[in-house]
Amino acid sequence: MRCAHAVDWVRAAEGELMARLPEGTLMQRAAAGLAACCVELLVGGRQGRVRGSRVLVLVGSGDNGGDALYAAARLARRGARVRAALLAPPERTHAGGLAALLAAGGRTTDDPAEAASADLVLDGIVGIGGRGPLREAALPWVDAAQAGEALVVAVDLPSGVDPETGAVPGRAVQADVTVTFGTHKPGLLVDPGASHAGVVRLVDIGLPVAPEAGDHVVEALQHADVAALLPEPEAESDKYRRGVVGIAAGSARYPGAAVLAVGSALRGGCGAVRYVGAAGADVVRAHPEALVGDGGPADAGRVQAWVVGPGLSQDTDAERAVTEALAAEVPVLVDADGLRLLARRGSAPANALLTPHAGEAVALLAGVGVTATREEVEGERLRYARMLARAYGCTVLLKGSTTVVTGPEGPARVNPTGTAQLATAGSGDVLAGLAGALLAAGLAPRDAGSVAAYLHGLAGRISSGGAPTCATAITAALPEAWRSVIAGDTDDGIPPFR
Ligand SMILES: NC(=O)C1=CN([C@@H]2O[C@H](COP(=O)(O)OP(=O)(O)OC[C@H]3O[C@@H](n4cnc5c(N)ncnc54)[C@H](OP(=O)(O)O)[C@@H]3O)[C@@H](O)[C@H]2O)[C@@H](O)CC1
Ligand SMILES: [K+]
Repeated sequence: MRCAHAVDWVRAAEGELMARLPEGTLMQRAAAGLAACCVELLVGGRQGRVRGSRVLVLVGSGDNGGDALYAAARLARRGARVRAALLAPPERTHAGGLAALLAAGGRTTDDPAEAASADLVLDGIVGIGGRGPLREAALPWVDAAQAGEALVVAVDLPSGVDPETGAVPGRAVQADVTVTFGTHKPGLLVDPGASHAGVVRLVDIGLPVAPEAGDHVVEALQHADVAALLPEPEAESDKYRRGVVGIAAGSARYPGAAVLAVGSALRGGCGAVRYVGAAGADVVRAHPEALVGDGGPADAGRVQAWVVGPGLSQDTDAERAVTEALAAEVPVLVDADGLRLLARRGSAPANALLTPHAGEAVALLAGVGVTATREEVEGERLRYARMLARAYGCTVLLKGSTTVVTGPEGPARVNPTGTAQLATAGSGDVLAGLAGALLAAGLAPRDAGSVAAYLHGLAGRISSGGAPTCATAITAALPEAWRSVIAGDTDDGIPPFR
């Protein structure tokens, strides 16, 4: 599991550690890890070596600049031609770092053309002390670096990305690689910040960051975590013991949503799928395994979890389906039209899992008296997902370029397997059916939501392979995604947090 900690926690943990170590130890650990990563990139890059390669360091006013300067000094000692652009007044530039660089043969520069011709640019403008967008002084340098061929390496965080939220309020560095220290920062794991970070490398500087300690605020599952959560049939299992999921979805106008949700639920690890709604004939034609009823959830017989909402429309039958599913006293996943109806109530049972996209989140927020735009929700997903979870008193899975799953308390989970190819019609219905099956199989709402998002993302990648995909193909790829997780196939192929 990859974990991210809040900035205050990082500062406190660093403070405690620094009190026990000789002065400057942590910065030297950070700089050594950063330099090692740069060496690897330069050796693997167009120069093929460190000696003679051109390195430009962008240096801000704090310790982030200090890290960058000390790392650059190490590269200069190995023969790199290093130039440093000091963006802060001399009295606010890290004195020790600058002295080390100059002693190692580096020089300062005022010429942004250095950024255009560099092989590697180190962004030491600002780290966890950063607030707001890049400032004026940095822009010509960053513009030149991004237009040139250089690999851009962000120190701790891409400057301009909010460390806590991943918000990008204006201009920010677009990094190829981010080398972060001690622990991930939330802003590296959540879009839009995650999209600016490139590949994230973590350098251990000795902070006590074990997930078991529970000090982190954000976590991202990996294959092994998901494998440990997947339901497995036992020798004594029968279809009822494995769990039955009820699906109340689809309408005369949108029968396809029902077909898709049932299709993914059938591949989601429970024992049986019951369908109720107006699309029974379509469902049974596509999936003869489904148990189809023509009443509402209250008439359906026993299930261990409900999925209500995909393609349901918002008429009186839909309202009845939502009311009955919510009253069933089993975990209930509410999606799509179900969310619009739920917004009118302004609350949900504690064992509910709400799966809005940003637009539906806006409607849910309005239901509890909060005005926000879609862009605001997408700009600060962690904050709004948490706000919804607290207001409705249940678990929320906020879909998007980084899907976030969170309850009212505890760390938020962010999904690392997403791909833009998942933004296709019916994809949300597939996710809902899959998560519902996992709920019925006994996973808690947070686990069901995050495991479903993980498998759904992998299936999207498998079915796409870079080409456009569709909801039916994503469903068909679910078994392969599942197998790759239990086989422990490496997840290195997943660009971190994309
Ligand atoms: N703590 C530790 O033990 C360790 C820390 N380590 C490293 O230190 C980093 C944190 O260092 P830090 O605390 O000095 O803050 P840092 O991010 O360099 O910002 C400095 C100043 O920048 C300014 N500023 C704000 N926003 C801005 C913007 N958008 N654009 C431009 N400038 C902006 C603002 O000052 P202002 O100008 O607003 O007065 C702010 O005070 C951390 O990320 C890691 O790299 C590692 O070495 C391991 C040990
Ligand atoms: K930085």
